[in-house]
Amino acid sequence: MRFAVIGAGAVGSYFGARLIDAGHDVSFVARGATLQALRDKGLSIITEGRRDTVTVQATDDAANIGNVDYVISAVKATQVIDALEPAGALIGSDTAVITTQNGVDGPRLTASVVGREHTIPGVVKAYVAAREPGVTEFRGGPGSLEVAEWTNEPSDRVTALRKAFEDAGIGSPVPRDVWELLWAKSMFVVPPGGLGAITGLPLGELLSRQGLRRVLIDATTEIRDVAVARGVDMPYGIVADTVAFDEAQPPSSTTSMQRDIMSGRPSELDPQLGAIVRYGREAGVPTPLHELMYEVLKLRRNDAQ
Ligand SMILES: NC(=O)C1=CN([C@@H]2O[C@H](COP(=O)(O)OP(=O)(O)OC[C@H]3O[C@@H](n4cnc5c(N)ncnc54)[C@H](OP(=O)(O)O)[C@@H]3O)[C@@H](O)[C@H]2O)C=CC1
Ligand SMILES: CC(C)(CO)C(=O)C(=O)O
Repeated sequence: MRFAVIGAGAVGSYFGARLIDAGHDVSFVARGATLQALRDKGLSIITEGRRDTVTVQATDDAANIGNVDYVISAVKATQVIDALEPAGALIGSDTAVITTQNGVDGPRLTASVVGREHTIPGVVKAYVAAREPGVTEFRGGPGSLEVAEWTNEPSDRVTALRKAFEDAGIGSPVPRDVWELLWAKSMFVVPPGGLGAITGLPLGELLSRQGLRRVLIDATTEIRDVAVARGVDMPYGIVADTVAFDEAQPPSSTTSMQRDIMSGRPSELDPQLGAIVRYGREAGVPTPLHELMYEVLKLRRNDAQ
């Protein structure tokens, strides 16, 4: 199969490398120091201290790649539109673009550029981090990419994609409902990211301090309530299940948004926390904890408008 991966950061590098190992034709759209590193040294994935390096095809111009079967859009949610707009050369009549972004807006942003018929919502479950240009570390988790059509209907292209993923060692179970999965991932990642960025604490500390634990659970409930008000079929017990899942993570866990904010890098604050506040307002569901975290963290990045 022909794949293009837009964004050779943590997620794009990890999945791209696995697909190359499985024999697929994978090209990366990258830029700047990352593009240079891919060309000079190839792509390295570090897993439990072992470093595997592959030679990759990389360009900053999608026209050099042309139409592919699947595009994996592995940029941050804030970068989706700018990255997809110049990538039209990748998209043929049958091309599907797979989203990987945390937050609930990746598919909507993607569809606004390529159209809903070309968009396959996806959810990544993995801890991966870009260590330096061209070098990514897999830190654990299932390493999965769950996908479904926008309507959750079965389709040949999704079945073929799941098989390609599974054959490449990328878990891709069939979700009951990909929107439930996206909102559930937000319940897992957004409250600890926001609270963790404000306090500087990892997940284990947030859970072990009774006051912060209550705030974390209440913020997780806010997201569930917004999802339900938007008509997403969230399973009974999802808040308790999310907290149990939080508890099963290594206590030192932090989220990528939290690490970005704490290091002063551009972050997904708007698509993660801001989106919950916006969707809550639209649905008439109060989200006071998200509103507070969002406003405080906006001040942190000196962007209080
Ligand atoms: N890291 C993780 O463990 C997980 C991340 N996610 C989600 O996956 C998404 C990607 O995250 P992650 O991989 O960590 O992010 P990274 O910042 O590591 O990777 C994004 C990459 O995209 C590149 N990029 C951005 N815009 C363009 C462009 N226009 N053309 C070419 N390349 C571009 C960036 O390059 P540059 O450096 O030049 O900006 C960077 O290399 C996020 O939404 C995140 O929330 C989901 C689950 C787990
Ligand atoms: C699951 C988790 C927390 C793994 O890094 C994540 O999605 C993120 O950091 O963005």
